[in-house]
Amino acid sequence: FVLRESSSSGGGVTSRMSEDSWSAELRQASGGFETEEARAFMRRQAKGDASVRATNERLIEWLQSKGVWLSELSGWNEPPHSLALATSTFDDVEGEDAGRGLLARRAVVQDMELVRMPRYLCMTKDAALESPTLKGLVNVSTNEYVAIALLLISEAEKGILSSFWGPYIAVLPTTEEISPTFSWDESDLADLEGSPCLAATRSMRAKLRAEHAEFSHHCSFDQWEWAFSILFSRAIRLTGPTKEILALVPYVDFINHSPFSSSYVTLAEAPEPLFFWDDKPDDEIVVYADRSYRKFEQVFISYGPKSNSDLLLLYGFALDRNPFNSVAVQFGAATDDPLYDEKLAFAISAGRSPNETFPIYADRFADEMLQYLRMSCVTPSQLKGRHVRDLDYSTIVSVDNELAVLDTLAQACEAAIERYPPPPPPVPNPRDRNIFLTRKQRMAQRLVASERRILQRTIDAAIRKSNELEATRALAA
Ligand SMILES: C[S@@+](CC[C@H](N)C(=O)[O-])C[C@H]1O[C@@H](n2cnc3c(N)ncnc32)[C@H](O)[C@@H]1O
Repeated sequence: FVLRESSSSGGGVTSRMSEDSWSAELRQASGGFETEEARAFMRRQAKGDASVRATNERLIEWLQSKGVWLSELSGWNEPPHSLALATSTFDDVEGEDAGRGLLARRAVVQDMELVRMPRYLCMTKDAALESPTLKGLVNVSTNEYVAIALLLISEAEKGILSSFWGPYIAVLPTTEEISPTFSWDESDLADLEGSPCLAATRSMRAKLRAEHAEFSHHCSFDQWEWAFSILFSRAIRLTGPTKEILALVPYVDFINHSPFSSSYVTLAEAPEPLFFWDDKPDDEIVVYADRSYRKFEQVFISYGPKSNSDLLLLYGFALDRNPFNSVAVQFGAATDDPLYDEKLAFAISAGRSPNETFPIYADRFADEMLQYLRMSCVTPSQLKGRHVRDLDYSTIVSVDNELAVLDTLAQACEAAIERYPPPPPPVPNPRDRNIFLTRKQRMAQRLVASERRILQRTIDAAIRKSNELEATRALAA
């Protein structure tokens, strides 16, 4: 049962950012804009300032007209609102543009409520079910993503003045701005060669095409792809005490991702009315700060413990520092192993298949992977007359078995590294990367470099561990 592999894989982000109305103050706080692309972005920003500011302001006015308190002034029983919408933000490592973001308008303390939004302002499946435009197209059994995608497309078609969500839809990015890998063309995808992200991208694209076929009379593939780019990159799964809903939550969805953040979004469910003739109050979406934030600091939430591959596939960015980064490596069974049938039966009884994929992390071996490999590498002599199913694989079976496990792991990682083309020559001055490479190229290079690092670290750790085991055995002999 020799194993072979076939082979998924963000960085912390603090921010440098600008906000139209306080750009000078922020520029000073942020230490300037370092990259050429960031400078070019600022020039474009300056040109587009008036229109960008107008769309932001329309959104804020719309939210305020619906009772969402976003004013920098105190109101009746309301403190000044703590967040402000920034037109452009940058991640801290290479100054990559991260689009709009939310900043602390004033110092924020841990656990403070940052935003509170009534549910009826969100785009949800319930809203799609109530939409007269979608009658006959969306019903209770429609998938939640599909229902919201159709709602988004139909509302975008109505235009900013006619749609209830017009001011919100007007600030949503284009597919190209989000740039998830499933929207890349073949020449861009070439930069993902060797990465499991490529197979995930192709599979996602095929799924999107197949699902669009059913709705091709209602929208073009471009509209469909845009709606799903929006949903995958900003829909939030809201969990309350009794329900769970997927929603596009205006304003809250301007919060950018940091894998180090633990700010949280909750669904505060409204109590049932006391009398049946009373109106039912609306549920609310509330965001709380995970820590204190300084004035003008960007506020983050975590989109989940996502690998760079998942981030690039769904959100269009990868991070240099990402504690949740991993590379999926597949281990397969050798059919000429004398214990093949027994191992296969045991693997199936444990809910596994003969070809299993496990995430490889930079700093640890996943327990499930070790258990699977111990079982897969066990030999008749290590079984000492027992059956494959009789052994406990949660601990070391024997030194020989553990050495085989580490060797298999190292070989699988080496094979995965060989599948990447040789790394591109380094740009002489890293500041020039933004001039010579497109954003997609830079993101693909980030992804591949981060995956290679993980695989190489795993090989080094496996060799180190093998040497330790050999040394302990020699001492004991
Ligand atoms: C939920 S939206 C956040 C608001 C978004 N920046 C905007 O302008 O609408 C998610 C998108 O923001 C960007 N983003 C979020 N966090 C990021 C990060 N740490 N680095 C780079 N881009 C990020 C990506 O384009 C992602 O698809």
